[in-house]
Parts: sequence; structure tokens; C-alpha cells
Amino acid sequence: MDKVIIKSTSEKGRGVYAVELIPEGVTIFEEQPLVSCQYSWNAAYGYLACEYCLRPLETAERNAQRLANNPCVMLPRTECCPVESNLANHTKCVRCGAMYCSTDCLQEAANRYHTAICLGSEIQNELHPVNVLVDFWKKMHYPPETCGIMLFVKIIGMFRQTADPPALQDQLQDFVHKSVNEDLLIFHKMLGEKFTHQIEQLYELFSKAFNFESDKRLSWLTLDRFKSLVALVGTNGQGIGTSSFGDWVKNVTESEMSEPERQAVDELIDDLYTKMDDVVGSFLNNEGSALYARQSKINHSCAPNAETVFPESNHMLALRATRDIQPGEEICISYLDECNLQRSRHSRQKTLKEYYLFICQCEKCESQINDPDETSEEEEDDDDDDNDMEESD
Ligand SMILES: C[S@@+](CC[C@H](N)C(=O)[O-])C[C@H]1O[C@@H](n2cnc3c(N)ncnc32)[C@H](O)[C@@H]1O
Repeated sequence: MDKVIIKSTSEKGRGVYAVELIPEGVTIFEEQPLVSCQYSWNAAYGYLACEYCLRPLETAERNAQRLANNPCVMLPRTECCPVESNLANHTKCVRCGAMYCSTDCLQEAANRYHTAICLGSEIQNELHPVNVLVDFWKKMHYPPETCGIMLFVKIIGMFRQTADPPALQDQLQDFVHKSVNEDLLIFHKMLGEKFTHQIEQLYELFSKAFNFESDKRLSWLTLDRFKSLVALVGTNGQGIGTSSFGDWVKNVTESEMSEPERQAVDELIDDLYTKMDDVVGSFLNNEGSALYARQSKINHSCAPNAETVFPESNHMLALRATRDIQPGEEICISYLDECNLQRSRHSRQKTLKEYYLFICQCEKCESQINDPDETSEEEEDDDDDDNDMEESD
């Protein structure tokens, strides 16, 4: 039986509520996405992930060599790397070479969207309209990316392949929508202000690449509907990060070993993370984004009682209780990172308004309603850094 139900309130719209006591640490639900993809820059920089589920395809050792820019790196305890034991199952699309972690993923992608969008040998042709489109996107959206263009390409593939287009439309309509004005603000956040007007050009490129006018299954996708789709993904897209080195570190840390071996492994890990920091900074993971029907109904709280995790190191999401949750209580995650979450009410509200376009009405914010409008010191420091950077530009 489900541990949760969805209910609506006038303050926050739909939300997810517990129907039974959910103890701390328990998985509330697991969910596969409607669609997921790796970011285009991430793939271009050589991060190897399953085209369907984003599971890493590089062994932890190879991953560490690449990220530390040192082909001599050797990792002990290779059995702690889940990719090693799965290498024999890796497979490719015979037409375009897209890589998958298993025939199940290859088959699932082919059944859902890949057959309709596979470029075959044209994948290498820079002038192919789909490659032009991806390139245009990459120029609009340098890393760190917040949205994957391939999500839209895959959604188009789904419309071309589905036996029931209205049902797919309904699935998309079920994600929370914004007004036209808010759409514009979302484009600013997603693309940067100077690129907002290029949304029309992006539409033209999509229309050309996939023949919107002549394809009956896509003719509904007018410019306005395309803009709504982009805004929908901007509002509901969930970031995903997977890493074979990260998985190896987790498994090796949990393994039993002698004190001297533990010390050597810990030193190696510290050393590698330091080198990776020099070479790739914070870009350690195979990164991408996905749309989750159920998870996208979860509201934000500045005192959350649940968190989103990816326990299988692929796009399968799990919602986990971070404390005991009572029957009837709303289940909330934090849309803010740990650092922003610790700031004053004023600072938290400002960030949520700016990046998520809503005024937070969580219990913590309501209880601090009489707090003075003080900006957190950390935020002032960040603002000062931003100003310094702008001045030196
Ligand atoms: C991902 S959706 C969550 C589900 C949404 N309430 C719905 O009806 O589908 C995010 C939106 O929910 C609303 N929301 C989420 N957390 C909120 C909060 N703490 N206070 C007010 N509104 C909130 C905002 O409108 C926000 O843009």
C-alpha cells in the first residue's frame, strides 16, 4: 500500500502527505522518470553514461584517471566498483553507436523514443539538423547546465512513437505549469538573460529537425506550446549526478579491512579528490536531468523531513525520510542546498523567489515571520564576491 497521498492546499497547490507513520531512514517511494538525459556538455567532455538510465559506463579506475588527468592511477579493491562486474553487459545501438549499460536499457530506449530519433551514421555529421540544434543549445548554455536539450529531443521521439499521444500530453500537463510572464523569468534563469530571445531560434531549429509542420503527431507543438514545454522542464526538471568513482569510494569505505590498508585507501582517496579538484573542480559526475511525475508534486520546506536520493546510481529516484514523519504530515524536501538552507528567513525567501519563483510558506518561514529582514552574512559575502567579479569583468 502507498505510504502517501496527494492533496491540494490554497497556499502551495498539490503536495504529498503521509498516510501512516514513516520512520526515519525509510524509503517512502521509488520512481522511474518519464524521461531523462545526460547534459550535452557533460557528454562532450567525455563523461560516459548509459544513454537510457545514466548509469556510469566507465570503471572507477578509468573515471579517476580521466578526472585526475593521470593515466597511471590504479585503484585497489576493484570489486568495489559496480561497473567492473557489468562490463560484459554493455551494449550499443547498432545504427548510431549510442551506449547502454544493458540490453534492457537499449530495448527500453528503442521502444519509447530512440527508434524515432536515432541519427544512424548521420550522428557524425555536424550539419545534420539535430546536431546543429544540440550545438546551438550548447552555445546558449555553457556549464554548469541546468537542463538537458536531449530531454526535449527524447520527448519528441516519445510523441512520434507512442500508441496514445493524448495520454502522453496528459502526463506532461500533470506537471505544474506557470503563467506566460513566469515562463519568461524561467527562461532567464535557465539560459541567462542575453539568450532569452533565442528561444524562438531554438524552436525554429527543432521545427526544422523534426518537421513539426508535416508530422501530424507534432503539429500541436506551436511556438507557444514549445515555450510552455521548456518552462515546464525548467520548473520540474530534477538534476541527477552519477559517478563510478563515487560508488567505489562509498563501497570501499563500507568494506572491512585492516588498519594499515584503511589508512592507505583513505590517503589515496584524499589525494585523488585533491587532484580532481585541480583538474575538473566540482564537475565530478555524469550529470543530467529528468522529469518525475510523483516527485515533482513534493513541495519545498526550509525544515524538510525527506530527501531525494539515487540508490542505484542511475535515474531511479528514491524519496527517503530524514526523520520520523507522522500520519497526515506533509512530506517536503528542500529545493535549497545545505548552505542556503542555514541562512536567515529573508535570505532563503529571496533565493526561492529568484530561482523558483514562489514565496515560501513553509512552517519554518511562517514561524519566523516576525524576524527582521536581515541578509545572512554568508549571502553578503557571496554578493560581495559577485560584485568583485562583475567589476573585474
Ligand atoms: C515542483 S512543484 C511542487 C508541486 C506543486 N505544488 C503542484 O501543485 O504541482 C513546485 C511549486 O510548488 C509550489 N511550492 C512548493 N513549495 C512551496 C512552499 N514552501 N511555499 C509555497 N509554494 C510552494 C510553488 O508554486 C512551486 O513553484
